[in-house]
Amino acid sequence: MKIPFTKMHGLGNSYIYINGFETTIEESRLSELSIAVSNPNFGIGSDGMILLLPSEIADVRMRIFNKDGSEAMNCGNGLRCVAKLAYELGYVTSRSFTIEAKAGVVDATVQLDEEGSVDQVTVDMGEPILERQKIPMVGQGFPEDRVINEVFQTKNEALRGTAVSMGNPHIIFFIENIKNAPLESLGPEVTNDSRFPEGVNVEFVEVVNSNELNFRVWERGSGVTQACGTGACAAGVASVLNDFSRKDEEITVHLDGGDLVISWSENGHVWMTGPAVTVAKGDFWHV
Ligand SMILES: N[C@@H](CCC[C@H](N)C(=O)O)C(=O)O
Repeated sequence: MKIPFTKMHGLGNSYIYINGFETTIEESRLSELSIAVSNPNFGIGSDGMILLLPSEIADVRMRIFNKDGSEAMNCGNGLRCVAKLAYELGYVTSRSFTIEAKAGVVDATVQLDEEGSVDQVTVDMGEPILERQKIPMVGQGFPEDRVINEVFQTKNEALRGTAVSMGNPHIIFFIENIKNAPLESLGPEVTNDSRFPEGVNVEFVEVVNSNELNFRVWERGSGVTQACGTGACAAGVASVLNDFSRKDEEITVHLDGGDLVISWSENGHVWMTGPAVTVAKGDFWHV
């Protein structure tokens, strides 16, 4: 089967985008297709696969599959790239429009460069979910409690974590120096920890000052990636919850692949602004 694709990235977090307005793939084959396209040796190479689809409740719809074939509820870098793709392919004509993800409907606004291509996208990511049971995370205390700077015992050390869901779960550990982020050792351990019944995206964050954070991530289902949009939003929220940053102020999050600007407004919504880039277009042959 020949599948037309576009490879795109948001700060190096790359996905293979399939235009579901024109190409239909059987539901039962989506997971294996994500594993196949993501493989850098036998496939194209990416952190997963994203579908751009028609929606009944928004202007367009996004579905995101991780590298291991698992489907996720949300993807910040994916939302910006889907916005670029939908606008440039003409499925939306206004510069502001809505995108449905499994986590809900968000508003996206594209900014154009001199040639009329989308280069930056701002997304109103909605309100973060902070109640322990909705992260979901198992632990002491009441299910509706927030998990802020809570002791998190790993095999070898006691960390302190803050849990935030942006439609998908994140645990943020603030550390002194981002260069020492124990991604390879603790990423797999924490993402598979039984306290997270649905797994978790694991983030290490160094506070540079109240408006700047250094950030590294181990993504559930994909491992170390260059950037995670929902993770950067969760880090901004966690920084406010821990009194390192303030609401309504812009926080620049420095990720391995570049910068995202995040702010958590007084009205509860989290805003994310950053780039969306097209890398290549082609056909993937899948048996
Ligand atoms: N890279 C993404 C998040 C992708 C999904 C995540 N790995 C999960 O399983 O929740 C982003 O930019 O937000």
